[in-house]
Amino acid sequence: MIRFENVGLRYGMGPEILRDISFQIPAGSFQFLSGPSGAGKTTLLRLLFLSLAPTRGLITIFGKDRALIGRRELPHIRRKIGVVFQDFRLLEHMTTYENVALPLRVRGRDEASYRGDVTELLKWVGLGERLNAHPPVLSGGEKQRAAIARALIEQPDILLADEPTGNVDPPLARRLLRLFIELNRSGTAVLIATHDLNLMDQVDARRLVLADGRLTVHD
Ligand SMILES: Nc1ncnc2c1ncn2[C@@H]1O[C@H](COP(=O)(O)OP(=O)(O)OP(=O)(O)O)[C@@H](O)[C@H]1O
Repeated sequence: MIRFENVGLRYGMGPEILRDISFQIPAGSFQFLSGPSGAGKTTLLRLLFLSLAPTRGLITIFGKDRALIGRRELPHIRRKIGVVFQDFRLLEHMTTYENVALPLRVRGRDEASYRGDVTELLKWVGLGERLNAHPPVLSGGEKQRAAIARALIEQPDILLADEPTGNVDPPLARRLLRLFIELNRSGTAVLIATHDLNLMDQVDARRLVLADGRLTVHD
């Protein structure tokens, strides 16, 4: 679904952060992305989510050359890619329910048409009792799960998660991993950026490892 061929990226006139990156996200795959802090994991996720353009190389996304995707088409393609950001990006003045429903509301959907889906998804991530809470009173793990629910509400083909277990204890990390596995079994491709070796050891999945700007693939 997404393919990188010899992709390079530099910020402004700075050094090349990513060099000759080639890999794919096949439909229905489950992969980890790891590498030391500062290696460029978040930058790679931003390329995948089309919030950055490569400075060289080719990115093909759902069969289209990324360089030929116009501004008007971007939101349509992004909708197929759910992202859980490291800092969650929840809106504090909205409840958990409203945060998760926001992408649908923005598209002009009528609340009656999605209320049941949002509630069900929040129950699935274990936040059935926290629908009306605002982010400032949620724990780190609850915010993480709200962010996961928001990333999934439009049923994306791919879920990208940046350090989803970075701020949670080991039992919750295992629970989140189970959610990702369940999601993957239902057909969604999952890519998790993480430092957490313990987490990676729990799943027999391909590992993409970034170091010194280059990516190696370990099957
Ligand atoms: N907007 C930016 N402008 C300039 N340099 C940037 C920008 N964003 C990131 N960088 C640099 O790019 C490099 C890779 O950063 P990135 O955040 O992608 O790494 P990371 O592997 O996700 O790190 P961590 O695991 O600590 O989150 C770092 O040297 C960082 O300073």
